[in-house]
Amino acid sequence: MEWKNFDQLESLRLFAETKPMDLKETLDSAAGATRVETCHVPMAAGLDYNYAAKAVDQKILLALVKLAEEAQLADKYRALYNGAMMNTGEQRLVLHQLTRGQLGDDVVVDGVNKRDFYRKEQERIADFANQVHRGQISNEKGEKFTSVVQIGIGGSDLGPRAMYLALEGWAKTNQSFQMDAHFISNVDPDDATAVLSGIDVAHAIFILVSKSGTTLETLTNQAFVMDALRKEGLEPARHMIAVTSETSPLAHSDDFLTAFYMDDFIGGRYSSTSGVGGAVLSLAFGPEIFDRFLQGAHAEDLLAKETDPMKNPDMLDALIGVYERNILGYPSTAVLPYSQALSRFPAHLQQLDMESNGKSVNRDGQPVDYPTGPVIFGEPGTNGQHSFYQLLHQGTDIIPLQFVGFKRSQRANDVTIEGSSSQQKLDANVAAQIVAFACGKEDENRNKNFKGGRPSSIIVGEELTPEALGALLAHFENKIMFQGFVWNLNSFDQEGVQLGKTLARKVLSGQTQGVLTAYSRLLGL
Ligand SMILES: O=P(O)(O)OC[C@H]1O[C@H](O)[C@H](O)[C@@H](O)[C@@H]1O
Repeated sequence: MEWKNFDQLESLRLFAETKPMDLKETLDSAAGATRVETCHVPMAAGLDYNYAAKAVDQKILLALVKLAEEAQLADKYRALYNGAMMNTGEQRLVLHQLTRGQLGDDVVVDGVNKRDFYRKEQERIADFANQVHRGQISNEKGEKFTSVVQIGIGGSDLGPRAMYLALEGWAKTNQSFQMDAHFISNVDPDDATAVLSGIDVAHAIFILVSKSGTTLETLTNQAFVMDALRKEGLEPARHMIAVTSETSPLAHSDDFLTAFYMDDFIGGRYSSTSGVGGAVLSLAFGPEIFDRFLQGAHAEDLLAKETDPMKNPDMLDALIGVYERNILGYPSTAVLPYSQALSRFPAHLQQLDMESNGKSVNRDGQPVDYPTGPVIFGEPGTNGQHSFYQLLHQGTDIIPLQFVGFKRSQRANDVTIEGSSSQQKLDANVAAQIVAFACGKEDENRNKNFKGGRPSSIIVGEELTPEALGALLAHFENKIMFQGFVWNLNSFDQEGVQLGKTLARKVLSGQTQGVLTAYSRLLGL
């Protein structure tokens, strides 16, 4: 396998020979409707990736296929799931796909089969969740726990929180809902206070989630919650479990009822399908629902093995993103789910993408001289339409858009007003936006003129089920991985978050000087 910097790839010259596709002209022509029917790739769990409104024609796609071949994307994915050392910065394997299924060879580390290890932890969590639901594990008074609170930050919060919100309505409608989940992440005392004051603490079970077991915010919130429990006359160790890596300081501690384990081969932002997401989702919805979510993710991982990018939705999405970032020079990407259940999905993707590919050195630590990961932001539609879409439609930057939409809502409750249901209104807006962005509208009044030519793709599904959510999550994880391969990055470390942490520790221990002292004073420290 060869690791070349992006600017060393010979197939890049193919793009010099292609001229950009005129998106507005193409979609406005007779070919437009045909593109919508033909420019799509099936994903897992009934989802479908449609790229009709991307500015890519046959020639550009052919160049992207060559780029994928030269960058050996399929080979690199195979190497990753077969246990190659892909996290070069930290010298670690990258095994999050193994938390949801076996994709290739057995991966054995220090005599432990890693798939067996992840599955065993999932089974332990399932067993624990079932016992909580049956009341066999209860509070000091022998009463059932009725809510669960996850304490964690970053990857130990965003993914699990986004997944919980994504399935809460579905579970309530499908008689799978077991208990409410809440999340404490920020070290701001108002976060923990607000959550604790909104729940019945005596019947709450807390999950302390920290892969490293050293994160300041999480340990502070642990102490905050333990204090609150004691003040209620409750024994913290009867109310708290941990999810952490076996080597962390939290492992094998008496502070917890029990602990579930992951390891260093699961990156925090890739950990939703490990115990990090598994504990809270199994408690909230039951282990069977979590298992269905894993099956959806695994099915998408299998599709990502396809070597032809035109049949591989994750790879194709990645390649079109590279084309937009590096050839067309677009700096950011908006993620726009038309689904209230996906309200925190853009926030999760922000960490997933920006922490993975926001790098300026390659996987060997050498500086790179080309743009890498874009800025990611987003909000669910239609809310975003009444907020930042102005800039998306008429601003000076072109921002590629990633829509997600479903034909059916999750909660079987809708009302027809003026001839259409709310779900129909929601979906009508997605269709309208895609065309408005791509085709625009001429107006003599320049203030009302829409230039068009603003590219988007859409992932469409029947309904946001556990399987569909798993597939959606894995799609983006795999897309980001493939982009990291193209840019020759290590997408699995995050050294960029360290400096701020070190300086904050200095401030708290009074070891500041110069401008850091000045800013500390400004904040009243
Ligand atoms: O799970 P933990 O070890 O507590 O880490 C929580 C988070 O904090 C770190 O600073 C990283 O930026 C994240 O990638 C990580 O997910």
